[in-house]
Amino acid sequence: MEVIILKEPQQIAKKCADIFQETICQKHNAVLGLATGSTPILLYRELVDRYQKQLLSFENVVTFNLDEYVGLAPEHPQSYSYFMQQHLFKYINISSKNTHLPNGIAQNPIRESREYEEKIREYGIDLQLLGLGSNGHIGFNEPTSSLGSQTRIKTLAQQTIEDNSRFFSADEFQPTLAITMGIGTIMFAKRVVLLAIGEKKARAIQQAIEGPISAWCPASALQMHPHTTFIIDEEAAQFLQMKDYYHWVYKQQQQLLQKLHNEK
Ligand SMILES: N[C@@H]1[C@@H](O)[C@H](O)[C@@H](COP(=O)(O)O)O[C@@H]1O
Repeated sequence: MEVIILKEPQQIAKKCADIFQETICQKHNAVLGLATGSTPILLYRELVDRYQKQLLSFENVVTFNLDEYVGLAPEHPQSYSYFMQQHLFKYINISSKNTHLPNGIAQNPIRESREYEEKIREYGIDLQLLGLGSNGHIGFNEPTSSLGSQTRIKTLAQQTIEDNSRFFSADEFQPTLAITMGIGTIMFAKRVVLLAIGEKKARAIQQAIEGPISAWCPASALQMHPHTTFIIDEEAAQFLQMKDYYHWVYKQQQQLLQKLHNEK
């Protein structure tokens, strides 16, 4: 498990974009797992920028999003499908047939969840992006979610409904159910990158990285993942007991990479 603590959200976006670029350039048909929420917005801007500078092409890229609200159609402004269009897809050369999100208005959401899971297992995700709920959730896997869970319908925790209420106006319907990849689905990805910014995430970050592996903090399951990178800011890192060590390890790695680069 790698923990990278950076000062500015912009640095976090760039560091994460480097990992995306590496994945996309290394594999012809890279499969990306994408996330929503406010945290990845700067990353998406950075990816669009790199696409416009012709450093990146999404022509052969396939994407799967983590989750979608039950009851919201793709064209609903609060749906995650709409979010992805507005923040990424409409600016890059990705084919709509290659972008996948659960259908929030599927007639049979149970079947929809099962088929979504099957498709993910068939493709295999090369790089999964995650944000973090203030209660430690990933996707919409709320505390007490099974650590082996697959894509299914979840009821949102009160904390999550409150946290996300800022995106909805007072008289607007705010869903309390979502279709989300499970924790087991996320763990199936070859590589995972989790981003967290701000003090609101500090407790959850400490639990996820240094706490016991527990369904009380779904993100703590990542301690079992063979290739996970946390990229977080100083505020989110404030309760980490091993913070100085993580800084030191990262510095050593950077120096080693620089040395290898110079020797090329
Ligand atoms: N389902 C999403 C999560 O995938 C996301 O990580 C979380 C945090 O959002 P934000 O980045 O806005 O704090 O919000 C939602 O609950």
